Amino acid sequence: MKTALSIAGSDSSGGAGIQADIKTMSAHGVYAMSAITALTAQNTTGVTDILDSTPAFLSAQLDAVFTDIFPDAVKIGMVSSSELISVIAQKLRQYGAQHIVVDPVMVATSGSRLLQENAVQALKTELLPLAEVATPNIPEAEILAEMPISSPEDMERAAELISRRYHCAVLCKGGHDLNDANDLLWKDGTGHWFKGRRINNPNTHGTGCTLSSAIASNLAKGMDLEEAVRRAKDYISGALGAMLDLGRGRGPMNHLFDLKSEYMKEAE
Ligand SMILES: Nc1ncnc2c1ncn2[C@@H]1O[C@H](COP(=O)(O)OP(=O)(O)OP(=O)(O)O)[C@@H](O)[C@H]1O
Ligand SMILES: Cc1ncc(CO)c(N)n1
Repeated sequence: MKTALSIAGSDSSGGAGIQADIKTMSAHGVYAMSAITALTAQNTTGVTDILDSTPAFLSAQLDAVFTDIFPDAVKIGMVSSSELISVIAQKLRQYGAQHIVVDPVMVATSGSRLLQENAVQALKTELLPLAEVATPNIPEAEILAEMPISSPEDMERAAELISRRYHCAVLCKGGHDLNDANDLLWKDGTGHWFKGRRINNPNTHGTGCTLSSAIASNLAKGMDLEEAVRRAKDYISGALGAMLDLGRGRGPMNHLFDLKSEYMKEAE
């Protein structure tokens, strides 16, 4: 069985972070592991509290995973401080981790800040160069590229700039565009658009976490990056299209939209 590791924060409401990652990897038939960077007290309406892991405890989690079940791919999500970013970068280099997907999580869908302002530099210089692909949404790409984005051409310019500066492929996500859900992959000096049909579902909590975990799962299975992204977008469309409606705010997606096992029969 292929294996994947999520290095991310816990979302108590189960829609984003570690919980979304484990659901996504499991739905892809990939064995999921975790190294938790922070606990968040969170629901569909927002984040009320955050408790960071200590650098030493994050380091211990990464040692425990890498010295036993080596992951075929690694997804990195919420990491709030530069100290924790440095621990991750050092451990991934030490163990020679493969197929690293960096989701540069900065702000939750609900608007809460998840990355300290002074940690942006560490994210850029320590994590992005380790990434096979980084997956910023438009506001995150604006911060990483240090330029405003208001058109598809701007997305191309920003993705190219981030890719060139930090030596990684860049998937700039268009979920924040009100018209489309088109994402741009910039890799080896050229861009490729992945057209998405916008699904009229306000319950988009955890879309970014889910997409990056789906890409990591597909890379773990041996797909090339383009195929991994194309299939991950299909997965997001299926999970959003299932129209789950939980909670009072922006609810989570349904990761079980395509599972037809015996155990699922009475789940409704
Ligand atoms: N309403 C939608 N219909 C179809 N696809 C969508 C929709 N919203 C987002 N997506 C897709 O979901 C993926 C995640 O994009 P998005 O821009 O929402 O990420 P994000 O802002 O990082 O997510 P998060 O809300 O978890 O922080 C992208 O592939 C995007 O195109
Ligand atoms: C723990 C966590 N990671 C990432 C996000 C981004 O959606 C979130 N809301 N919570």
